[in-house]
Amino acid sequence: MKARLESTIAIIGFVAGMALTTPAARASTSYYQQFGGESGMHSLVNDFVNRVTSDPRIDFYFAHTNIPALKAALATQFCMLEGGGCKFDMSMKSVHQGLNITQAAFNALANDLNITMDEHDIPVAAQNNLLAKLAAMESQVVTK
Ligand code: HEM
Repeated sequence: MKARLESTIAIIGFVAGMALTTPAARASTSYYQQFGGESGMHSLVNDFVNRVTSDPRIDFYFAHTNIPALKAALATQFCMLEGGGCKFDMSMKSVHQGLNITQAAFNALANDLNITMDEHDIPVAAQNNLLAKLAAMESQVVTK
């Protein structure tokens, strides 16, 4: 009887362990952790915005932008999108209205993000998750 109880406990322990270590379980914990949490995300956004603002394909869009404020807003938005628990509800349509953003400019910015995420060794699933969420906002940002 004792042996049977012990083996039942061992099986439950094994199954629980499996559940916690499957890729799906780890992903659902939080993509934010895969971005390195708060410090990792700030570092990523810092390098991403630096890349964007020195990219001749799109740098002119940011000529009159308050860069530290943009970095702070993006870090909060990406934290919210990746399950880090931040609150962000700014309308992307109103923020980008009148900026005449083209499809090519949108693609260039996504490309800059891709390169920066690779440089930061962000796991591919987490990268794809963020890119998919940005792609879903395309129609609110691209107006030209
Ligand atoms: C899905 C893609 C994008 C997201 C999620 C996004 C997000 C943001 C955020 C959060 C802000 C800061 C708003 C604020 O604090 O006032 C911002 C501002 C800005 N974005 Fe984007 N953006 C995207 C695409 C683009 C693209 C493709 C361009 C141009 C190439 C662009 C150009 C700008 C500019 C110039 C500002 C500053 C506007 C100002 O100073 O009033 N954005 N964006």
